[in-house]
Amino acid sequence: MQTVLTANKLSKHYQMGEITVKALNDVSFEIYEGEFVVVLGPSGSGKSTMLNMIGGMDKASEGEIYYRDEPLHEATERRLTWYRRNAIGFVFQFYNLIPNLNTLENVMLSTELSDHPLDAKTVLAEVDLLDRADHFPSQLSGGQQQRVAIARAIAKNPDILLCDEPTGALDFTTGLSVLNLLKKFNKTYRKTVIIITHNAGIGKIGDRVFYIKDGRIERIQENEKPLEPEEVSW
Ligand SMILES: Nc1ncnc2c1ncn2[C@@H]1O[C@H](COP(=O)(O)OP(=O)(O)OP(=O)(O)O)[C@@H](O)[C@H]1O
Repeated sequence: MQTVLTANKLSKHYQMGEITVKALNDVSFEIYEGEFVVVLGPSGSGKSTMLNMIGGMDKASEGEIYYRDEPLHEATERRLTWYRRNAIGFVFQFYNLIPNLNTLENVMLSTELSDHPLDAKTVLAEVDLLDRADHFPSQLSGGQQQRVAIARAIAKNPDILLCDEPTGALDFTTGLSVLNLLKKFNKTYRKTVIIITHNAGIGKIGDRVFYIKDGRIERIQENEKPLEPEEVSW
């Protein structure tokens, strides 16, 4: 299996006066092509810090992180911009759609940034929102807005879909439909999906679960038979 991300003794420290906060502390892992990984941890455990490292939004204090063979810890800002635009599709808890652009335009905005995008309308059809192409975000439900956000992330045709609490603002049933979509993307395109969450129920659908606590990976659990979203509850 090809490795898409490798972290070696990755640390992020914040100096708060006399105190050093070790937000991420000597974390090592590999994430593979086509894998569905859930990073699970309580509030303050270091999830956002890890997301920022994986997403190329912040640099480590110590250690190494590679995207394939490329050392992100040594990358120039220009190269990190390329990485964020092309390699990673981001899905956040609060959809971050542009309010004065319609559904199709929101998706096309991201395809215009990427070197090798998918067709925006094809992707909208896949998230079952082609009939809402000319609706503005305010005319869509929360679940529909999250599906647009997922379409926007997928349309860039990234290697990795990085999702921060993607169901956090949604009711249970709508959350399930979003997880189904992420599973579908993972299976159809064989792309890596990483979900960062405090929701233990979501762990059951991952190929592997990274349990993080106090800035460390406490354990990694392999699910021999990952469940379908319909089979889990929270
Ligand atoms: N910019 C910062 N300056 C100082 N300390 C920080 C900073 N960012 C995060 N921390 C600290 O690092 C630790 C990990 O924070 P992080 O935001 O990564 O946790 P989290 O698991 O994402 O939490 P939550 O689920 O509540 O968002 C916490 O103790 C936090 O207070």
